[in-house]
Amino acid sequence: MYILKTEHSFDSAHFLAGYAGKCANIHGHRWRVEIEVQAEALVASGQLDGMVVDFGDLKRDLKTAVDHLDHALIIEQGTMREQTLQCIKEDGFAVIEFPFRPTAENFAAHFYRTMAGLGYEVKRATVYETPTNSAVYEESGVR
Ligand SMILES: Nc1nc2c(c(=O)[nH]1)N=C([C@H](O)[C@H](O)COP(=O)(O)OP(=O)(O)OP(=O)(O)O)CN2
Ligand SMILES: [Zn+2]
Repeated sequence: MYILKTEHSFDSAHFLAGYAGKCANIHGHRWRVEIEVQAEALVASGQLDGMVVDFGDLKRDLKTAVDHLDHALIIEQGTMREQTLQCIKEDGFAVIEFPFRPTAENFAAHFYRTMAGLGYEVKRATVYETPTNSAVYEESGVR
């Protein structure tokens, strides 16, 4: 089995609605996203001879998946009053809403599925919320 890994980071703000502690307040992280893709065999001819996929393509696609989250306020849908949200947006701030709580675990699953949806055979997605805290998402079984 061959496994390739690449990573990309984004800097954004979030909060955990309903969390009893400091993370309920708006705060920022540099999220580091690692994606691992796998293959049993390498491509055997042409441009991709000897590769699983081209690192250039993998890096580009992960960057696209990650970059639109950079320098934004990421919130879980329904956790901020409509009026507040409207004011923040009218004042020109970038707000991105997700149907899930913006935890490292949920982001790991989000990036796994995003990259799998692009056709990659994803082995694992890892999201670091801090340099020492990370969450991994994998799916078991044959794809
Ligand atoms: N399992 C998870 N637990 C927590 C998550 C998460 O995504 N998954 N997220 C948070 C908060 O986002 C919080 O920002 C993390 O805070 P903390 O662990 O306290 O990290 P710090 O580096 O800020 O800790 P210090 O002790 O202040 O250095 C909470 N839990
Ligand atoms: Zn946080």
